[in-house]
Amino acid sequence: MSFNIISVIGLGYIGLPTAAAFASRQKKVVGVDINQHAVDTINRGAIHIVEPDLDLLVRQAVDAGLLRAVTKPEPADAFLIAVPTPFKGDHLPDMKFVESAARSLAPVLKKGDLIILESTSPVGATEQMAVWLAEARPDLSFPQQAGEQSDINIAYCPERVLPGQVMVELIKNDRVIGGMTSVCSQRASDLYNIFLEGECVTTHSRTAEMCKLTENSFRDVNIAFANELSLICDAQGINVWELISLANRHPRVNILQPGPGVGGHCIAVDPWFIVAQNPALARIIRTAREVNDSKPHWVVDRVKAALADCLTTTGKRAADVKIACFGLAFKPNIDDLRESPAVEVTHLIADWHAGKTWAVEPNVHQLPASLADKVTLESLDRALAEADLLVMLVDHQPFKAIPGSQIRQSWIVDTKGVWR
Ligand SMILES: NC(=O)c1ccc[n+]([C@@H]2O[C@H](COP(=O)([O-])OP(=O)(O)OC[C@H]3O[C@@H](n4cnc5c(N)ncnc54)[C@H](O)[C@@H]3O)[C@@H](O)[C@H]2O)c1
Ligand SMILES: CC(=O)N[C@@H]1[C@@H](OP(=O)(O)OP(=O)(O)OC[C@H]2O[C@@H](n3ccc(=O)[nH]c3=O)[C@H](O)[C@@H]2O)O[C@H](CO)[C@@H](O)[C@@H]1O
Repeated sequence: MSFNIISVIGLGYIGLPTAAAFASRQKKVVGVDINQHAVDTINRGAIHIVEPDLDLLVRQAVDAGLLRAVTKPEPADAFLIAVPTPFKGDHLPDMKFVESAARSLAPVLKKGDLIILESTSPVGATEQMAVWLAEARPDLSFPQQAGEQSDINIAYCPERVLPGQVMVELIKNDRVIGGMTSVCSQRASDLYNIFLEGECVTTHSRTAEMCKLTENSFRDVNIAFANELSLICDAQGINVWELISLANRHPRVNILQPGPGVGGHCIAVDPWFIVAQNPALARIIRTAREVNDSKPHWVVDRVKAALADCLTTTGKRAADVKIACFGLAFKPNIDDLRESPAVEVTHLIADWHAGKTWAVEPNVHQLPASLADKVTLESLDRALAEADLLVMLVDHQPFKAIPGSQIRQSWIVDTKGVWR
């Protein structure tokens, strides 16, 4: 059975590129989002998020009549769900967006339809989603009861694209296809093969759910190792950047880079889903989260020590000292400030520092509300010319390009080894 209409539910950083990728292969796509602003923007052929090359694809798809956005699900042959899966108190996964998306599409389901959950989810979420759908549509059969011969096919297919390179990785990456049955996996593979150049690798939905969580936990644990090393090296008077580059000369060692902490809405969130389901077993994964989450506070302690030294040496009052924080984004060369450790560090500094706190962030034109009343957005040149203490938080390209001769400050806290 072919896919004449494909519906993508949730048109954010994952859903909109996916919808555009299907439309770029001449498929009719109906995008669904509860955010009226997102729907209106997309229907104008524009985008409400920042991702290279996405604007052009969306404009072409809308102009060609292949992509249309709506606020309520309509009948389709395949549905992909890409709604948020944040955590709530105690780091427990919050599946309310997936539940409401599943319940909202249930009334338009018909025999033969395929449903794919793409949202990063705890193990068992796909089976739970099938239960919600079966409750809403007792007239249809689902894989749990009907096995291979079910009316509706369901699969979990996680997304692993890197923000900033989504349009390339979406097409080129291999894809894990976790069907609830082998028929579900086959249908889901057929769907992705409409645009995929990478390979579809099939498994069960529970393994696919765990695979996504494992990938991001692996990265979190490895970054935590680098962050822990940076603390140890600081105590031992060793340059951690030199140490890592030396250790990485070993053919089987590949240490990641330390920084001010781990941000974004994936690596800092997803490992908690494993911890929540396996609290006694997931000891390294939990500790890695704790190490990475504690790093911003350690950075602020370094800034406090540098300020104390600056005051003693110069005889200035704290109120007269300007601290410039370089970078706010959660990683280099993007404008995304969500869950950013650089924002957290800047926030913590501004909260205790009696003098001025400046932020230099070439990728944004406005400070987030949490910083607006205590921090000023300053130009790179002014910060370099007038600040007393520099805090390097994000290794954006323009910061790496600053010649050493332009840095006259004696007090520098460099979390990225840019001005080492
Ligand atoms: N952004 C990434 O880099 C990335 C990568 C891999 C996986 N993921 C996962 O993909 C999922 C989506 O992430 P995102 O970054 O695209 O989120 P997002 O916040 O950018 O977009 C989600 C969209 O879903 C919409 N939405 C919420 N509830 C809805 C409902 N019931 N019906 C229709 N629309 C609804 C929201 O309005 C929003 O526009 C999450 O589980 C995330 O962990 C994200
Ligand atoms: C396994 C993996 O690769 N998953 C990717 C990840 O995308 P991401 O953009 O969130 O990932 P990163 O680039 O790793 O950044 C995260 C944070 O870690 C800091 N960092 C990084 C490297 C380092 O050496 N030292 C650091 O300190 C960095 O500054 C930032 O704060 O999750 C997406 C959603 O699930 C995936 O789709 C995507 O494949």
